[in-house]
Amino acid sequence: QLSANFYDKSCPNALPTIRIAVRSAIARENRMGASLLRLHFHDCFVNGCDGSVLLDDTPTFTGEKTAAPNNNSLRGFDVIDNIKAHIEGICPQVVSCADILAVAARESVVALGGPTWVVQLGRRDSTTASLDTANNDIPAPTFDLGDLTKSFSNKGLSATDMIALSGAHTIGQARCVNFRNRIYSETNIDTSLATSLKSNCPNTTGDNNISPLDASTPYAFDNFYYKNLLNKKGVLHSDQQLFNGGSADSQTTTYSSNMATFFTDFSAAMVKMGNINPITGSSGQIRKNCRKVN
Ligand code: HEM
Ligand SMILES: [Ca+2]
Ligand SMILES: [Ca+2]
Repeated sequence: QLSANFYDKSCPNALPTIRIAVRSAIARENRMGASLLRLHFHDCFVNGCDGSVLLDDTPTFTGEKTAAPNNNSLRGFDVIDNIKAHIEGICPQVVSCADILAVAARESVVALGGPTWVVQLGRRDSTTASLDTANNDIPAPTFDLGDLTKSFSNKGLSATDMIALSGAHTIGQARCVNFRNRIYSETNIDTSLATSLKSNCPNTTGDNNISPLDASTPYAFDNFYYKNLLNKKGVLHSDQQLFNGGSADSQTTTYSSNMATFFTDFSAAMVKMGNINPITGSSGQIRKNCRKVN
């Protein structure tokens, strides 16, 4: 039901407005592209791509922002607010927050040198959120290959999609708490990477200290994530699962030497992820403010 030209008549400047705002946000802070891409993922995996992740908690409403994978971790909400305010100024209550997330994710990838794809549009915004689903359905960095594959298949995405989408970790940062066990206790990690990560991730403190997921090119959307995995330089336990003697090894090896194939598969998988359970028709709403139900 989604379509690429959904706003062509109702808000022709929506997409250029998002592109310009994303580019200027990344120019202000180079990490922001990664943060915006991740917001769309954490939206789509919880009740579908419906903007649920953007809703603030209130005394009478429980949102998703305090879920374990999101708390002290998701960022970029202010950038989405700014984009939404601009678009409300040109076309009031036409463009959903869920669609803004989908387009901002694409523009972030493109701005950092990655592939482009046609974003399907027409998602509407939820009036609900689910803390429990955010806690249960977003894959954890402690997962092994089987659990990673299952969490994606639960959303209609294949193992191929999972391996390609994980390439998003070619950009962005992770907190010490999410890779401490790996660098202190696991053996399938390059010794020099473990040593260098330990300097900013002590054994018992510094949970929120950050390090790049791709130490080689943290601000370029390229295939270094997979090259790193071949060298046991995955930062998260879950990352290294994609090259650990199992069924993901051959696809990871292909991507490590063939960036075009990675880009093609990543783009296709982003479209599939963006199609997870959208709200369309007259269900849901177009929020005026992405942080709250109208
Ligand atoms: C395969 C399962 C996945 C797991 C277990 C996982 C886990 C994580 C974790 C633990 C972090 C660091 C968060 C923190 O320390 O605060 C992270 C960051 C990130 N993830 Fe994933 N992720 C997965 C898949 C994805 C997918 C599918 C995407 C997007 C398509 C994605 C995009 C990102 C980005 C861009 C960052 C960096 C964000 C920033 O710097 O603000 N991840 N992920
Ligand atoms: Ca959602
Ligand atoms: Ca990179």
